[in-house]
Amino acid sequence: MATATDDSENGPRVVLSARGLRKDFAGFTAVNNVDLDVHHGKIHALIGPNGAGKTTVFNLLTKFLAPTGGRIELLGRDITRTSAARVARMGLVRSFQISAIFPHLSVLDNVRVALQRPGGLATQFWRSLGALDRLTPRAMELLASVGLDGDAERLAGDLSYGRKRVLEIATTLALDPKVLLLDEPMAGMGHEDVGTVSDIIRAVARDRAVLMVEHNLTVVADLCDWITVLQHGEVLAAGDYGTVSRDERVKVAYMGTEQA
Ligand SMILES: Nc1ncnc2c1ncn2[C@@H]1O[C@H](COP(=O)(O)OP(=O)(O)OP(=O)(O)O)[C@@H](O)[C@H]1O
Repeated sequence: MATATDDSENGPRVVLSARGLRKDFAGFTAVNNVDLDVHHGKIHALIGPNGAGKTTVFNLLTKFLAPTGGRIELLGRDITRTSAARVARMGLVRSFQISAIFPHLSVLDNVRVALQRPGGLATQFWRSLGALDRLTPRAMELLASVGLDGDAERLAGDLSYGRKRVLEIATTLALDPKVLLLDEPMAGMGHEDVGTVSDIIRAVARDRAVLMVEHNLTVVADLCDWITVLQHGEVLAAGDYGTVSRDERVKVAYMGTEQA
């Protein structure tokens, strides 16, 4: 397999890779022989019809599920049997790990709490909000980077749905992930918020890798450098949007149904 430490002369570095990934649930094979390379500085989409195996692949990569077979490497290290908490500390962060924002805390305090939890899976809560004061400058920097600095003092629960999702991304970025996994980041958003979140994801991907499950093909076409199409748990096609959208098998299996 392409090792994650290689700095290929032909392209950006692979930071997360899977080879022959497989997951059986009580005799049913949900994911079969999946190969995937996620590159630094790139946005990679995982698409496919309902039940294709996207969530299961996410759960395997983040170690929420143990693979039945195959191998996963993060930053050149075999993480096939590594715990979820450890891979999070190594820099593989999934948005929902800390995406449950605290609605009764301010926007600023949500980010300060996240900054206090390296790895995102720490079990301890904060000691006192006062002790978080030293984290304010970094928290404000993060909020500014996603355009939420003007909302810093508002209660998180009072934000619009789209802005709550943006806050979730900011709390995820507080962990300084090397690889960011986003599960349908645009789900339920209006057109205006989709544009904002797309800009944020693009900015975020400049110095890290992003892997996202996304049903909105307009977003995928606009945002993603590489697309892996899953069907029945297997990779049906992979390539840039132009390549996969011209693939007849993809049209039939995915786009034909989704865009009908
Ligand atoms: N814990 C489980 N036990 C048994 N079967 C499961 C389990 N989790 C997922 N599956 C099955 O594995 C297949 C893939 O499911 P998965 O949720 O990964 O698909 P998906 O592509 O994320 O679908 P969706 O777009 O609907 O979220 C489905 O047939 C599903 O029913």
